[in-house]
Order: sequence, then C-alpha cells, then structure tokens
Amino acid sequence: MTSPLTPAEQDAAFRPDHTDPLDWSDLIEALHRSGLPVELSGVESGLPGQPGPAGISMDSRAVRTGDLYVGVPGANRHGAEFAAAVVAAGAAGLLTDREGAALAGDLPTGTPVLVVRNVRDAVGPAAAAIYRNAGAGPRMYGITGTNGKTTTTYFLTSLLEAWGETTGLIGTIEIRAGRRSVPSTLTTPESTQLHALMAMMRQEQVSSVAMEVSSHAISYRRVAGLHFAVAGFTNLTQDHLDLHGSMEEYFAAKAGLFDARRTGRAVITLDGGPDAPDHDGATWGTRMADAAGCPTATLSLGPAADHGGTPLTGADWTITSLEAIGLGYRFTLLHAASGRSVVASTGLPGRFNVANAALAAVMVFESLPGVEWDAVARVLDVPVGQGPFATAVPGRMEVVGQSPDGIVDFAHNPDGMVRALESVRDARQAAGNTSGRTILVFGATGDRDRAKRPVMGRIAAEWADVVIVTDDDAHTEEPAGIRSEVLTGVREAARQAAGTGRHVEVHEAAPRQDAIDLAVSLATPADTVLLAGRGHETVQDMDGVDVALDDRMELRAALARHGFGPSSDSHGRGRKVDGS
Ligand SMILES: CC(=O)N[C@H]1[C@@H](OP(=O)(O)OP(=O)(O)OC[C@H]2O[C@@H](n3ccc(=O)[nH]c3=O)[C@H](O)[C@@H]2O)O[C@H](CO)[C@@H](O)[C@@H]1O[C@H](C)C(=O)N[C@@H](C)C(=O)N[C@H](CCC(=O)O)C(=O)O
Ligand SMILES: Nc1ncnc2c1ncn2[C@@H]1O[C@H](COP(=O)(O)OP(=O)(O)OP(=O)(O)O)[C@@H](O)[C@H]1O
Repeated sequence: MTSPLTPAEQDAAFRPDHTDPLDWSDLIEALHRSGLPVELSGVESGLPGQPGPAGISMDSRAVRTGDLYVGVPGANRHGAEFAAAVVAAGAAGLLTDREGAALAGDLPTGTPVLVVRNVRDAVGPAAAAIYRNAGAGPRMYGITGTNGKTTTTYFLTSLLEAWGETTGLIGTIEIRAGRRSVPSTLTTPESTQLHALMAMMRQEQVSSVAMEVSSHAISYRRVAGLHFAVAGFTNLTQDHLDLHGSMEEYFAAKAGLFDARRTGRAVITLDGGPDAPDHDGATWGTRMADAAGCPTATLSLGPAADHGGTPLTGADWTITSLEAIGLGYRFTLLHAASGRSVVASTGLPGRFNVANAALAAVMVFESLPGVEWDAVARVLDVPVGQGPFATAVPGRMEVVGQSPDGIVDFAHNPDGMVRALESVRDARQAAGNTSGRTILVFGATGDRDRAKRPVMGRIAAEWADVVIVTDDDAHTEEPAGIRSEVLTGVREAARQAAGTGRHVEVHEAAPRQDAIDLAVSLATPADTVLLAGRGHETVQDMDGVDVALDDRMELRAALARHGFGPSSDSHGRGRKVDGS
C-alpha cells in the first residue's frame, strides 16, 4: 500500500490539537499496571523535574518535540539506533528494550530511558496513558478477516450515521474522524498513532469508530490498549502466509481479537469462507466461534454464502432469503432469539457484499441491544440503491462503465479473485447475457507472499475468458519475473480448460495502462472488463519510484478512447436467486 503522505505528514494528521504532558512517574505506573516492569536509566537520582511526554512516536522521521520515542526492533534495524538523533531534535525520552538501550548509546544527561522486556507489549499501554484513553472515548467496532474488512467498516459507519451517530473510520483507504479525512498507509496504524487518533476522535466528538484490524496489527500488538465494544469476523482464506507461516498461525492471530480483555462481544460469520482443512467439516468461522473468549453471536449467510448454501443450524442470526436486483441484492435477516426479521438491501455487486452488509447490521444490533426494531427496519428496508448499504466503497466492485461493464476491484488474493470473478459472471447470467465474456486484468505484488501468484493465475484462467497479466506494485522485485510466476498458473489452467473445449485467451502486457487499453480494445458491449488488485490505489510502487496510476481513471479513459460510454445507474428489475 502506498500513501501520498510522508511519515511526518501522516503522523501529524493523526494527532489531537493538544495533549498535556504526562508525568514520568504516571507513565511508569501505567506500565506497571499493565503488568510490564520498567527499568529506568539515564537519570541519576530519581525522575527528572522536566515535563514528561506529550506525544509518542516509533518513527524517527515523525518525532515531535516532547514525544516519547519508542525504539522497536525491526526486520531491518533496531529503532533505538535513531535515539540520539531524535533526542537532539527534541524527543523527551526513550522507551525501548535492553538491546535498544545499549544501541542508543550516550544520550544527554537527564534523558529518561525506560527499558522493558518486550517493547511492542509496552507501546499500546504507554500511548494509551499519554493520550489519556483509559475508559474514555467512542464506541469501537473492530473488523477482522481476510476479505471484506474495508467494505464492512464503510457499511457500519453509514448505518451508524443513519442513527445520528458521529462516526470515525480507520482502515485501508482512509482515516476519518468526523469530517477530517487522511489517506491511509497501513490497514491498521501503529498503536502510537491509534491512541493519538482516539484522542482526536474524542476532540472531534466522534461517538462510534469502525476499524479494520489486520492480522499484522494483532501480531505486532498495534491494538494493545484499545477496547472494542463489538468485533466482527468476515472469513479466513489464504493470504499473508509470508508473515504467519501457516493458515493455523494466521487463524490464531485473528482469534487474538476475540479475547475478553480486548473485546466485549464477538459477531462471527460462520460460513463466510471455506472449510478449515483437517477439522471434520468445520469452517474457519465455526472454529473462530469456538475459539472466541468473549460472549459471541453467530451469523449464517445461507443463500449469500459462497455458491449459495443452506443456512447453518443454530446460528443466532441467519440470512433466510436473497433476491438479486440489478447489480445489487435485497435480503432478509432473521434473529433466532426474538423470531423477528429485517429486510435490507445493498447496491454493490457480489454476494459477498450481502455478507458484509449483514455483518455490519448484526454488529450494530448486538452493540445497541435496546435499539427499537421498527426504527432499524425503517433505516434498512429501502429500495436497492438507497439506504446505508448503497454506499459505494472506493475501488470495491466499483462500476465505472457499462456496455461493456467496466469494474474495478481490490481482489488481490485467491478468494477475493474467485468472488469477484464469480460475481461478474453471475450478474451477466442473471441479466440473460449469454454471449458476454469476462476480460480480466491483474498482476501480483512484489516482495510479498510469492506462493499465491500461480494460484491466482490458475483462478484467473478458470473463471475468465480473456486473461491479461500485468504489473501491480512490484516494489523491489523485477516485474517481468512476477508476471512470469503468475503466468505459470494461468497457462497451466488454460491448458486444462482447452482439454475440456474451453478456450482461454492469454496475454502479457505492461505497463498496466497498456494492459487496460488492450482489455478495452478486445471488448464488445456484452463483455465485462474487470481490473483486479489495486482498487482505490492511486500510486504504483515500481522499485521505489511512485508512478501515478488509478485503475478507475485509466478504465474510464480507455472506454472513452474506444468509443464506449460511462456507467449510469443500473438498478433494474428483480431476479430471484435463492431463498424462502
Ligand atoms: C513488514 C512490516 O510489517 N514492517 C513493519 C515493521 O517494520 P520493519 O520491521 O521493516 O522496520 P525496520 O525498517 O526494521 O525499522 C525498525 C524501526 O525503526 C524505525 N525507523 C526506521 C527507519 C528510519 O529512518 N527511522 C525509524 O525510526 C521504524 O519505524 C521501526 O519502528 O515495523 C514498522 C514500525 O512498527 C511498521 O510500520 C512496518 O510496517 C510496514 C510499513 C508494512 O508495510 N507493514 C504491512 C506489511 C502491514 O502491516 N500490513 C497490514 C495488513 C494489510 C493487509 O491486510 O493487506 C496492515 O495492517 O497494513
Ligand atoms: N466478504 C467477502 N468475502 C470474500 N471476498 C470479499 C468480501 N468482501 C470483499 N471481498 C473481495 O475482497 C476485496 C477486498 O475487499 P475489502 O477491501 O472490503 O476487504 P479487506 O479485508 O479490507 O481487504 P484489505 O485489508 O486487503 O484491504 C474486494 O475488492 C472483493 O473482491
């Protein structure tokens, strides 16, 4: 992910207008209360008289005067290497581990150095204390899962706003506090920034925050010191194995969110993804519900599940019917305990967006138990294309052209690819379009999870009629090498398809702008051009060079160049997909 902001600009955007300095003794006391013994060095006799920290940062490029600088060990270096420079630039003191204290060298006399055993454990509690976040602040909604986090957070804020809440949003695309918004760098920011943000949310009188919680964030303790009123789980499928090593480890990282010390109530989607291998028919969702350490409500997607399943028995909430209308859907959600149902609709293509909308609705119901059912029904039960789940989410199944349909989606892992490809095929079928083809443009990211490249290549050729392999963020890797690994999978599946009489046309084209133009040049009005992988992103990282590239703009321009028109509102007549 690439942000147009520098680390310092990004960090500045997250800070509240003012924070009173925290006494050093109060900071040490807060760490002790969190079970973290602190050794103090750098001060000869007791704590210094000067003010304690009024901010906190773990990046030397973003440190401000008066900050506590946190030196964490990283993959490339130890952050404490920068301690002398940041103290000279005005940092109030250093929080680090033993190794960091040694690396920091001689700091000016009187600079407090707080030494803890595992510094990542201490950052969240220290930041919470500095920004006075204990027990204060907006109601927090956390979302985890491989896919659907961003979309669900947008649906959540949109629904909460319909109830008159002032919302904040923290995720892959942007960070919003009321009316303030900045583009994101990470899906879940570091805890230094998260706690600053919480203070800013209070300042902006935000009452509820929807936040994506990545597995990286849990593993790196970024959410330490935060408390979620409700946390939701979408699904688990292959991704991020470079960090976690195995699906079991990836699952365990996600499960860490549903710890009673961190979360008040869990909402777990049971059938949002595939079965968990070697667990006797259990899905990752049913395993997550079993593993959750806090009170849990379960959601079964039934007809909105992958390939349209039967609802799982015993779920607290169930989607009982689903109707496709234009590119969107209308669905019914049943609450088992009360026997009551609500009808809701989403304007976004893809059954998975019904799953995201249902999860958002259940999380709100579960967080506001006294809420008036009829008031909720009035907000949700509106025509497709209206209401809280009509919200377009930037770069998520975003429709930018029609005849041919031109769609930009962020699918960048195997499951996301299958879902996106399936939904465009379903939409054509439901519209009675039998001649249209799927023309897919995608690539894989460099320096990340190589194992998924051929897998995504195979999926592309299994589902699309024309596959154009191009570049994504190559980072420091050679782009042609990445394309070739993807193409291995594409060609293998295309050969298999040929054996069954299905022809898949395969191309390699770069740069990405050329690939998009090629896709549109091959399209007829009955086809769908799907650009997968980059979604809302506007900058492509090619060996450290930021190249301006927005798939949505490129696709619009290519459609116009080839004489096709832009999209118009597409909500048409109803077509029954499934349900009771
Ligand atoms: C691979 C990875 O996760 N790296 C994280 C890690 O960086 P690192 O170990 O490479 O750090 P390093 O370069 O060795 O530096 C060590 C320390 O020195 C500091 N430093 C370094 C250089 C400098 O000039 N000044 C300075 O202060 C760094 O801020 C860091 O604290 O520690 C840093 C500080 O805590 C993180 O910001 C950084 O996240 C990077 C930016 C990142 O891209 N992470 C991605 C993979 C990520 O977290 N993604 C998830 C999931 C997204 C998804 O679901 O798809 C997310 O939540 O975004
Ligand atoms: N519930 C879902 N199940 C499966 N796939 C989904 C789901 N929701 C969205 N997708 C697919 O995954 C892509 C990413 O969606 P979204 O950004 O909402 O997820 P995310 O979890 O935030 O991903 P990331 O953290 O990588 O941004 C979408 O563009 C779509 O192709």
